[in-house]
Amino acid sequence: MPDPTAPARAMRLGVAGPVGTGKSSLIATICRQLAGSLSLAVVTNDIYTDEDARFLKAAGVLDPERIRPVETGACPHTAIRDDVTVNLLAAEDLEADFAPVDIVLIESGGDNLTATFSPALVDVQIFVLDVAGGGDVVRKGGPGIARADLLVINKTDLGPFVDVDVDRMIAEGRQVRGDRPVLGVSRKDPSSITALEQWVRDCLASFRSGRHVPVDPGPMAPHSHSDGTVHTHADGTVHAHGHEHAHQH
Ligand SMILES: Nc1nc2c(ncn2[C@@H]2O[C@H](COP(=O)(O)OP(=O)(O)OP(=O)(O)O)[C@@H](O)[C@H]2O)c(=O)[nH]1
Repeated sequence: MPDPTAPARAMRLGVAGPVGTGKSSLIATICRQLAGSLSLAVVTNDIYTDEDARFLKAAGVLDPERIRPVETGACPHTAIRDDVTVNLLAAEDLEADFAPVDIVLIESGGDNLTATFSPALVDVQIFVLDVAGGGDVVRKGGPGIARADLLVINKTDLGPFVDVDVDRMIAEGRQVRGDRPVLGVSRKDPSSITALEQWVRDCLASFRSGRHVPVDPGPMAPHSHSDGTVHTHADGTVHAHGHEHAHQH
């Protein structure tokens, strides 16, 4: 019998990280691994284009109707953190159109090291760095690196070409993150892809059981939904809701 306290809606999984670290590719990989057994949808964020959505549609990993671009028209950080309304509505629409949806993946537009998702938008977040960005970037830190649910060190296959010690980069990630997981990933390394798939499946199981506690890597910011229903968060921030849906804070 399903757990009555478990959330009724899809798990929303955010993928953030600096420009070009491989967020779209990682989402394509997750879709390729899971689309055969789970119902998935994707929201992408770009400032002025729908390029990431077009990339994912072209990758052929999901029914193109299940991939929707949001053009933020401004810093993508704003749309995933400060006023998440446009993303929340896109996620809710996909969940309604393709019900039941198991996971909605939300890709942040490429941003700097401070881009993290508001927990009002996503339940779980992955922060993506890549080896080509240099071995020092983990040490530079930031809320996503330190506190996202998963830190991916991507493109591990490139380590020898850019003189980066991948094992050391991963070890430094573990140092700054305490118990939180760090995963080295390369699309050329099948075992890393299996580990990523397993992490997503474990998260979904934890989310459905009601055990998963969303973490805010940075401070919560105010935002609104479409119909004016007001919610107050445990930390005192307030926002308004547009749709009737299960909602946890
Ligand atoms: N060698 C290698 N290249 C990769 C890997 N994953 C992605 N790439 C390449 O990295 C580049 C950037 O990948 P994207 O997935 O577009 O990165 P992104 O973070 O979505 O980029 P923005 O949306 O522009 O921020 C592309 O040329 C990919 O082919 C990998 O595992 N290994």
